[in-house]
Amino acid sequence: MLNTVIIGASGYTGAELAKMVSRHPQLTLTGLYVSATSLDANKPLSELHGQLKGMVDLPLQPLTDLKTTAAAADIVLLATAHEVSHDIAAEFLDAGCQVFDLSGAFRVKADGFYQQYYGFEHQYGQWLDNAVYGLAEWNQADIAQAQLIAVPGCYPTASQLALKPLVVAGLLDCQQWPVINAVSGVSGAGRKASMTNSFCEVSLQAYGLFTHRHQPEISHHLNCDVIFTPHLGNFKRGILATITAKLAPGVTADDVTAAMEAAYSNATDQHAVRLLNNNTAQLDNVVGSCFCDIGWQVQGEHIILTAAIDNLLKGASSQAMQCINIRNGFPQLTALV
Ligand SMILES: NC(=O)C1=CN([C@@H]2O[C@H](COP(=O)(O)OP(=O)(O)OC[C@H]3O[C@@H](n4cnc5c(N)ncnc54)[C@H](OP(=O)(O)O)[C@@H]3O)[C@@H](O)[C@H]2O)C=CC1
Ligand SMILES: CC(=O)N[C@@H](CCC(=O)OP(=O)(O)O)C(=O)O
Repeated sequence: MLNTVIIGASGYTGAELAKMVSRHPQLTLTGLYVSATSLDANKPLSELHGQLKGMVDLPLQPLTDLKTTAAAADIVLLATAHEVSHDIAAEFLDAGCQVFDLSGAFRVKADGFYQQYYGFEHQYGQWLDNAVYGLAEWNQADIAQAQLIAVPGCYPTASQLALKPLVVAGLLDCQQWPVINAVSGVSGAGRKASMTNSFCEVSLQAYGLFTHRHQPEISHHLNCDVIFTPHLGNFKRGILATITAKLAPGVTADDVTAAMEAAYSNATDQHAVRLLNNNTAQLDNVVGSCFCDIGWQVQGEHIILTAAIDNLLKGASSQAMQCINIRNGFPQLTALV
C-alpha cells in the first residue's frame, strides 16, 4: 500500500482526489492538508463536502511542517494554486516522494513563460526540466518513469486529446491555426469566493482573449500554434471544446477516422477517451466521469471536432489518478470506473 497525501484537499479537485484515493485498492489516504492559516483546518473534509460523509471523514490538517509530512508520504497530490505548488513541490521531491501536481507550475519549459503567463520567475529550473507532462493517453512511457508529473490543465486536456491524433499523423494544415472555442463550468475557477464567479454575476461570455495561459500550453505540447478562446458558462461542471481546423491537402474523412482509431482503440480499460465519430460530444455524458468524448465531421478541407470532459475529473483529478496508476503499474482506470 502506498501512503498518499493530498495538499489543498478542501478545494474542488482535492475533494475529488480524496474520493478516488479512498476507494483505490493500492493507496492509503494518510493525510488531507490545507494552508497553515486555513479557516477550515481541523474540520472533517465531509463537513465541507457533504457527499463525502461516511466516505472520507478525515480532518483537514494545517500544513505546518512540510518535512514531517513528506517523510510519511509515498505519493503527494498537489491540488493547490500554481504559486503554492511551485513553492512546496521541491520539499516533497527531495524527500523522494512521487509528486502529482494539478497546477500549472511545472507544465511548460519555455524561456520567460512563467513570468509572462503566471507572473512569477520560476525558481526550480531543474525540477521543471525533469517534470513529465501528464497527458495520460500520450505520455505513458515517460509518466511511468517520472518522479514529478505535471497534470495538464482542463482546457488543454480537451483540446489536445482531440487535435493530437491529427497533428501526429500529419493530417492538419498547421499553417492555418486550429481555432478552439471552449466553454467551462464555474468550478474551473476553484472554490474560493470571487465576484466574477458569484451566482448573479456569471453570464456566458468569452474571456482571456489572446492572453490565456492555456494557449501557449496547448501550442507547446501540441507542436502546432492555435487560437484559443475560453468561455465561462453558467453551469457548475464540464468543458465543451469546439475546434475548427484545416486538413492537409488530400486528407479524407476516412484518414481522420483511421488516425483517431489508431490513437484511441476502443479498449477503454487502457485509456479514458471515447470516440463518437460523426456524433457531437455533450457535457451530460461526461460530467461525473473520467472520460473525454470526441466527435468530428469533415467537409471538404475543413474539420470540426467537439470534445467534452468533466473539468474536475479528466481535466484535473481523474487524469492525476490515471498518472498515479501508470506510474505504479496499476490498471490505468483503477478507482475511476
Ligand atoms: N478547478 C478546475 O477545474 C481545475 C483546477 N486545476 C488546478 O488545480 C489546482 C487546484 O484547483 P481547485 O481545486 O479548483 O482549487 P480550490 O481553490 O478549489 O482549492 C485550493 C485548495 O488549496 C488550499 N490551499 C491554499 N493555499 C495553500 C497552501 N499554502 N498550502 C496548502 N494548501 C493551500 C485551499 O485551502 P485553504 O485556502 O483553506 O488553505 C484549498 O484546499 C489549481 O492549481 C488549479 O489551477 C487544474 C485543472 C482544472
Ligand atoms: C473557468 C475558469 O476560470 N477556468 C480556469 C482554468 C482552470 C484550469 O484548468 O486550471 P489550470 O490553471 O491549473 O490549468 C481559468 O480559466 O483560469
